[in-house]
Amino acid sequence: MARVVVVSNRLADPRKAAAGGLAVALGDTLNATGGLWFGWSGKVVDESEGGTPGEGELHTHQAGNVTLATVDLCKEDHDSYYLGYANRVLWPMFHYRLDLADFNKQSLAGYRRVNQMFARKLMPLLKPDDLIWIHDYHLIPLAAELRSMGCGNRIGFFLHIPLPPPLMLAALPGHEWLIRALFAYDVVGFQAQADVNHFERYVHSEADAEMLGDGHYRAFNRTVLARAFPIGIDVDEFAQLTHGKEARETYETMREQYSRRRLLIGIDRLDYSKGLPQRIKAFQELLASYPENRKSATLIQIASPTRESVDAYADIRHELEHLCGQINGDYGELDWMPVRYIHRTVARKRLPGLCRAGRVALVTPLRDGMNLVAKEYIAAQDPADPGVLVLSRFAGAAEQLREALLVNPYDTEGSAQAIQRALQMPLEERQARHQKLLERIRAQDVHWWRKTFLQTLENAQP
Ligand SMILES: O=P(O)(O)OC[C@H]1O[C@H](O[C@H]2O[C@H](CO)[C@@H](O)[C@H](O)[C@H]2O)[C@H](O)[C@@H](O)[C@@H]1O
Ligand SMILES: O=c1ccn([C@@H]2O[C@H](COP(=O)(O)OP(=O)(O)O)[C@@H](O)[C@H]2O)c(=O)[nH]1
Repeated sequence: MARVVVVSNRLADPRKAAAGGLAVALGDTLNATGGLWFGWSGKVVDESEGGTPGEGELHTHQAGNVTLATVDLCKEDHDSYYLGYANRVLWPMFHYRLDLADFNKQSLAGYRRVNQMFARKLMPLLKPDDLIWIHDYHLIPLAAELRSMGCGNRIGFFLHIPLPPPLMLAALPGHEWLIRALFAYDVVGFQAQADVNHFERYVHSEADAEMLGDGHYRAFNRTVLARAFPIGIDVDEFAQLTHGKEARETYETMREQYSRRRLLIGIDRLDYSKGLPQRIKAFQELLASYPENRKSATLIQIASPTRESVDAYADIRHELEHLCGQINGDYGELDWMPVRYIHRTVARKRLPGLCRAGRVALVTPLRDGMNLVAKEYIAAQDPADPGVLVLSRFAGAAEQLREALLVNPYDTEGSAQAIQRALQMPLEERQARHQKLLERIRAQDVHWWRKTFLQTLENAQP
């Protein structure tokens, strides 16, 4: 295979297990092809330290066979590109939250400036046969910028978040420009078939695209292949982590503390897309409608801090903390609290232990590209005595994980009923559902995802 060049906003050293399955999986291919991983260094340079908009120092270093090339961002670029256009405009709009989108010309200008700068820095590092794989909403216009500099390589794009329906997308000022930029790619990958359907309807109605069949669309004088490539996890790696020292410690502590109680778990970034207030309300409804769970069911909710300088994230934190305080105040006893809320990132090595100890996992986003936690929970279970996954029908993962208990997170009573059903589910049914779910996450794991995408890109006509 040709050399692979991965471009993403964040990157990680693929040799470090803490980087997670995705970095390790991309690392395999990068390592095998002597590849390059390009993106933001994570460093923000203040003006007083010489930071200039549209400029950033390039750093390169070797991680085994992989070259990591990163660029610093000045504060103005970070605020307008990452906090501004990416996370105050595209993230809410693509998660169906038009009410939270805060569109302005400055953030769009910063988004374009950083994409242009990335293209300028990346272009001299490219070789003619490189396969270039660009990731996520931060970098949609990058291929168009590269093309304008004469890049003729095959370029693929994978959107990790959902694509909204056409009319919702049309509410974004400049949506035509953004979607036109997708036609600079050869292959565009989405998480779910629902996203592909939205893309097809949008390009048909707004861009007058020709449908060439088999996922090929022609518009703006270019042809693009758009298809769903649902991202998976490294099932064996996660299952292996379950037997590691930290995971075992966590598992044993949890089992000891909850031996006479039933443990429910939630593991999310504290993002408004994850449906955390709705989840707490459903849990409250469970305690109200099924009182046998009082003094027994406990929800450990990890809500790891994220994008804290964006207002909507501060607001969701207040709302969640208010609800957790309320439920604990209303139902808590001297020796039992219904919710244990943890506003910290829990080390990846510990998560499998927590997952395995959880009788029920609540994965109930209002909208989510995929949701890897749902798959990690399945991978961590003991097949002889597995827990039950309660999954939002609005997570990309729901297209694959049909044997989970699917819920509508806006329906508080329906969600409470599903949680009760999960808590009461007989062993045989738990085993049967888990076996099927495990087959599904194994069939389309992260290695399948990476290979399928890259093969499709390699076979695409440049
Ligand atoms: O980089 P951050 O701003 O700190 O955010 C973390 C990542 O969040 C998003 O994750 C998405 O990708 C997952 C894997 O494909 C998917 O399961 C999930 O549903 C998505 O929300 C974001 O898309 C990443 O770029 C961020 O790095
Ligand atoms: O405290 C935490 C919370 C989450 N995660 C990991 O972060 C990823 C979250 O991915 P997901 O697709 O569920 O959602 P995202 O946060 O990317 O929207 C998963 O691998 C989790 O195991 C973690 O390591 N520690």
